[in-house]
Amino acid sequence: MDLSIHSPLSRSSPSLSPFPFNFKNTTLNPVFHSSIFDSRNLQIKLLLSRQNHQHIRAQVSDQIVNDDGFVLEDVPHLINFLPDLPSYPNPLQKSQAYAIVKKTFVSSEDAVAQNIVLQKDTPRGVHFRRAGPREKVYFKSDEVRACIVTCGGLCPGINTVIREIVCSLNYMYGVDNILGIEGGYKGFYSRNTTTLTPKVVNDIHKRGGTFLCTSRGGHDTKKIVDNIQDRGINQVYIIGGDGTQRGAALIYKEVEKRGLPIAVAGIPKTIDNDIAVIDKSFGFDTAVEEAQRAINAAHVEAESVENGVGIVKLMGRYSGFIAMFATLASRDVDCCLIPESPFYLEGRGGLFDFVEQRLKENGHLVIVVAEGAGQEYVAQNMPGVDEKDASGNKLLLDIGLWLTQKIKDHFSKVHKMTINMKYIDPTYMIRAIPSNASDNIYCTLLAQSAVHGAMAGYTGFTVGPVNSRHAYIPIARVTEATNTVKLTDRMWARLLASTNQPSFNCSDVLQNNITGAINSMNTNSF
Ligand SMILES: Nc1ncnc2c1ncn2[C@@H]1O[C@H](COP(=O)(O)OP(=O)(O)O)[C@@H](O)[C@H]1O
Ligand SMILES: O=P(O)(O)OC[C@H]1O[C@](O)(COP(=O)(O)O)[C@@H](O)[C@@H]1O
Ligand SMILES: [Mg+2]
Repeated sequence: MDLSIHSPLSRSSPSLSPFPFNFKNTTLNPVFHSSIFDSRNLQIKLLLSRQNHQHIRAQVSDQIVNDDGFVLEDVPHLINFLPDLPSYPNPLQKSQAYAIVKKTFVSSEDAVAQNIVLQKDTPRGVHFRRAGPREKVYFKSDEVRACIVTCGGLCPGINTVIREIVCSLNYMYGVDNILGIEGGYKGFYSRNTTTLTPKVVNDIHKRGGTFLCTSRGGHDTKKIVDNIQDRGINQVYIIGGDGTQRGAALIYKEVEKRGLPIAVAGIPKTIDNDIAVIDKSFGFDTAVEEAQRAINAAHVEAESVENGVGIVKLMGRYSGFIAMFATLASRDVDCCLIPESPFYLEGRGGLFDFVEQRLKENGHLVIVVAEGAGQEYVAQNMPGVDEKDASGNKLLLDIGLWLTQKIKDHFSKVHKMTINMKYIDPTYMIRAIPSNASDNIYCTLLAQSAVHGAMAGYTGFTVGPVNSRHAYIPIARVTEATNTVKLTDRMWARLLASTNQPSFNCSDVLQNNITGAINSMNTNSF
């Protein structure tokens, strides 16, 4: 029996008795103690805590009670609010493609662990429902009217996701009624739609951008759901970043409030890799690869002249993942600056010191800077500039230009030295390209998982890999936090070890201040 029915709503139905069920060969005998029902997203948290080696008690709680806690953070299902919705055998049962697969359907008991590094006695922790085809579907193929929309900034692979949603719906589930909503959320009510068939989308994965066009701003939940209803749409596939997923959660809530049999599926998209919970966002690898070309160019330019400094600005509003991974991949980068790691210019351990030292040692250096780094410095030079885009995202000031000027000024004034500065800003070039092979495969899996989830009646979910296994994740889990580079994690340490750049940490600042104070004391004492 499918775990989707284990919601506080469905538990009131006598026909739905979810337990006991088998979980990895262990018989579970859960008892519900209390429930926490997140009204924002119908998120159900089942805490199953093992009482002894055989018997497991289940609690609905957001607190882990004992050392063996197993938490399933479930996604909503249409029958949570439409308990009489009929189900049908999954047409994949007859699919030639799946004919020899050992286990065509994902078991309702399969869960994906959020934390896979555990100690012997630590709780088993949060799990998500494993993505994939289910034995039963809640839509008849010829009754499906699906739509796809893409919102927010571009990202390599969007077209692959669109293509694969269309092809999966059509080839696996026999759906041939699929609409493309043009121009993002506002397209629902202000633009035309386009009919999507496997033939129409056949070649689009070879192109960058989005076949459906995109936009920022213009999210109007009521108008969007009115439009969905008017068009008779019953599956909505929403491709976009954190802002888009917030919008998707509101659409799902409105659909639920109106009691409509409409599945809302989110596919997370962002070049910045700033979406929480999932391993990595699609297009990220492609962007990092493309960034190598800019870094190579900066390196070649810088090493070919006297006192050459190459600066490359890469995307990354609040998260420096692109800069960090591009630096680690390149090995030509001397210093990587990201929003998460504040830096300073002057004094011991500062950037100027480091530039001077590398120029002495090598005659050139390359700096990679994420666009969101050092914004507070640039803002000091441009007071009052506080612009936002149509979605409400802060518009960033140009840290790259600011940095080039500061370095040139410093070396000309303090060292009477001319810096040969080469500034490269490949911002849009790294995201306006088609996805590479591995991102293409990743996008294909995301699209297929989303289609299986929607057909199985799940709704208000986001799909994505968690520890390499695709899972259905409650939307709130991916929007409540931003994925950022953790300076205390090993990856940042690996970068520091590879570039040997200053860590700009507090002890450096402290040391810097102490040295300054001692110097001034010494000066004063003489
Ligand atoms: N909190 C929110 N609630 C509803 N819609 C939102 C919210 N934040 C952003 N959106 C909508 O989502 C779309 C994309 O958001 P944006 O922040 O530009 O990109 P991304 O989804 O890539 O983060 C826009 O149409 C915007 O209006
Ligand atoms: O200029 P645009 O198209 O608004 O996008 C710029 C922003 O989009 C991004 O590429 C990605 O942001 P989103 O994921 O919110 O779309 C940021 O790195 C960048 O700051
Ligand atoms: Mg965003």
